[in-house]
Amino acid sequence: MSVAHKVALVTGAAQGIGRGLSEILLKHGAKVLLTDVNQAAGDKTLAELTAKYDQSRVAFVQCDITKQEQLETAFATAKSQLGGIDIVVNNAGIGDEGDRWENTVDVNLKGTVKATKMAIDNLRKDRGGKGGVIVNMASMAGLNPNPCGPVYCATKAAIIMFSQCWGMNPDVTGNGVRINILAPAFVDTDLVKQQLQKGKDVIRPDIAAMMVERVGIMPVEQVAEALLELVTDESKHNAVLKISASTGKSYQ
Ligand SMILES: NC(=O)C1=CN([C@@H]2O[C@H](COP(=O)(O)OP(=O)(O)OC[C@H]3O[C@@H](n4cnc5c(N)ncnc54)[C@H](O)[C@@H]3O)[C@@H](O)[C@H]2O)C=CC1
Ligand SMILES: CCC(=O)/C=C/C=C\C[C@@H](O)/C=C/C=C/C=C\[C@@H](O)CCCC(=O)O
Repeated sequence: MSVAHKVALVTGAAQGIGRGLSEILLKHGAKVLLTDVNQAAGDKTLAELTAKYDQSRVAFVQCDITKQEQLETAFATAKSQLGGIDIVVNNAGIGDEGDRWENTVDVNLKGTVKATKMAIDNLRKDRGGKGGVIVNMASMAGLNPNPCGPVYCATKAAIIMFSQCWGMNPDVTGNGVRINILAPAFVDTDLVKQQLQKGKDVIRPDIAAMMVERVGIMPVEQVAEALLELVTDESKHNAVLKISASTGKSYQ
């Protein structure tokens, strides 16, 4: 499947991995609705991307994935402003541990659940959708436990399980919808540079530093290429694509 002329909705698209995923989709001819809780960052990224790509192919709408009504507005905007929805990338996520661990459950788990369910309802052909593909952002931390982010790891493991359960549902597979999971290790974004490596909201920052040292940090572009593989290869369904600076790309 080519992404050219397809419409993608990306959450957490204002920076980091989400911005990289949005840009590779634009580079390959897709139309992209950028969504993010951060209005200012979203506006800035929109201005930068419209300077590089046809402004009719990219838009931004503020959306906190924990808010059902904001998700509904985002999906409606993709349809009204960009002409439909073919690809949904549930990328938004945070890594609060310690006293703020419930934020991480709200965003990473509950927000991704809300957005996935809405994506399925909008894509499935028996409900007026065109079919399409959903890619949920998990992490290698959802496959391999570590002592630095027990809640974060749990939310990422839950995203994998939740996504694959829906991927087994005939209402999904029988109505033209594919669901895949992306599971990166460390990526060069604020979540790593401004949080993990600064030991903010991390349990045992010393161990986190050793993990980063051992595993390495990859550029956003490497994750974006992996996303393209999950979106364009129509044989990929319920796949978990792992990607790490030290061990490269492999399927779970
Ligand atoms: N950076 C890394 O090493 C890895 C990151 N991931 C995952 O990739 C995703 C993106 O992470 P990064 O780009 O590194 O982080 P980041 O912190 O650089 O960007 C996250 C984006 O999500 C947005 N966001 C946060 N809460 C939101 C909410 N409630 N609703 C909508 N948007 C929200 C932020 O405003 C920000 O623009 C996350 O799900 C993260 O767990 C997975 C594996 C590795
Ligand atoms: C405190 C919250 C938290 O955990 C913050 C995480 C920050 C970065 C994002 C996270 O998703 C990255 C996880 C990376 C895991 C990497 C290592 C191992 O689980 C497997 C490495 C495989 C290999 O040896 O290459």
